[in-house]
Amino acid sequence: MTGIEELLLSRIRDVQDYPEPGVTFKDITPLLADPAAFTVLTDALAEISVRSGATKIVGLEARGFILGAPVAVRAGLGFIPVRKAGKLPGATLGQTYDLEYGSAEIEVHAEDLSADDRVMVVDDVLATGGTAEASLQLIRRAGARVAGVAVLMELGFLGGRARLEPALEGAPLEALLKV
Ligand SMILES: O=P(O)(O)OC[C@H]1O[C@H](OP(=O)(O)OP(=O)(O)O)[C@H](O)[C@@H]1O
Ligand SMILES: Nc1ncnc2[nH]cnc12
Repeated sequence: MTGIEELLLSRIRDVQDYPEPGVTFKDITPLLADPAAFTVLTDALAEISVRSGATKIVGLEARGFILGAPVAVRAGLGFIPVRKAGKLPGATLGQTYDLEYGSAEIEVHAEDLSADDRVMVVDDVLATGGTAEASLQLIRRAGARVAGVAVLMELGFLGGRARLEPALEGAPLEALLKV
């Protein structure tokens, strides 16, 4: 394990049986509270985004906003919020999906994406892959291309990578940590 991986992993707190029995919740708030670790994380995700040739960063509500916004600024790219249904004021495209716990719908302002855009999706956790898969569907329906998906951590035992694979259509899924 690299020093960066060790630092990031050491700042993630496991919370047992949250939000429901049997789930181990990966809490990133200790990492956000540590400026050195947060900077390392932001720089790593920004480097992945720049290397991919992305023109925009999509962040997935809510933790994907916390990571995606500084990544966009660091990479010199625009930031597009993908929000839970009913939160965006303009004309939206929506997509429903299943979660590790429950189901949900996300939306985007399609007018903020164009055919010239290559979009990097940034989030904290890839679990079942449902949220990321839905975001890729939204990006393509909005007429843009997918540069990839970049997450802090992948929960390997939930099989999100395999679920996401077809929707990636060859674009990379980059996880800084695999747990
Ligand atoms: O791979 P999946 O099974 O789809 O799960 C991963 C998603 O779940 C969490 O978000 P959540 O919907 O809990 O929202 P939050 O960020 O507002 O807590 C996490 O931040 C990812 O977006
Ligand atoms: N186990 C988990 N920990 C943190 N975020 C999640 N999102 C989906 N599953 C999660």
